[in-house]
Amino acid sequence: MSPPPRVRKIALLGSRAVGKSSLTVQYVENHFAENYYPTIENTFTKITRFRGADYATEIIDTAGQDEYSILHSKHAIGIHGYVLVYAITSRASFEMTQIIRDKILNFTGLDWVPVVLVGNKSDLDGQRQVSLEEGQRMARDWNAGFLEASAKANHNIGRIFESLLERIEGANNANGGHGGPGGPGAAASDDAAAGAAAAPAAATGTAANKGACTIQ
Ligand SMILES: Nc1nc2c(ncn2[C@@H]2O[C@H](COP(=O)(O)OP(=O)(O)OP(=O)(O)O)[C@@H](O)[C@H]2O)c(=O)[nH]1
Repeated sequence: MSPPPRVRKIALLGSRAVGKSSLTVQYVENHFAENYYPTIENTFTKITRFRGADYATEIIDTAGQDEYSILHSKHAIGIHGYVLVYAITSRASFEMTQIIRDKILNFTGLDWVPVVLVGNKSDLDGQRQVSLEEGQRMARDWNAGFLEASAKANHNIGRIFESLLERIEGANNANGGHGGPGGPGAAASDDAAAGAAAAPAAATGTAANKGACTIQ
């Protein structure tokens, strides 16, 4: 009998209207909508096959953040990895990803968490306010993955989640498969219920030193 899929919880965070819902819906349901409906919060689940194993990726599509938003504990505790999204057409949204990452690190008390930085709306190259190199540089500084993507053009969507799983599992392996996702007082990983290895509590050492992985 094949083992149950490992549960991996992923949160998408970023400014309003950068395309968090569109990326999620394109990944889970394979379609794109031009209409904009601000999200309160939605959770999606998709079984992702990665390196020969099935992962039940639980994807939390969060409400748009601004500098005054307080990071909700449920977006820090029990989360295995983050997709931080900006739109290449908005410098303010790019700067917001730095603020959000700082909030995650402050909240969890960790100095590294698995992150993929995503510059969405790559189809709008003519309206670009953030260069590819700036995105790459910031991801390198964070030891994070980086992609430019387009939910509209269905460009690089699967790779976002694969790249994040790679980082989550890399950190988990370096940690000997022990510990749960980060955060002070974090509950034991619900992976246990799924009968799977848990993800890292704090990937401060070798796991963090994987270098930014850029997929264009
Ligand atoms: N051109 C283009 N438009 C996009 C893309 N992704 C999203 N959009 C549009 O941008 C708008 C906002 O998209 P959403 O997916 O709702 O953005 P969000 O980040 O979830 O927004 P909040 O819920 O407010 O946080 C919508 O009108 C989308 O159709 C993209 O890759 N290219």
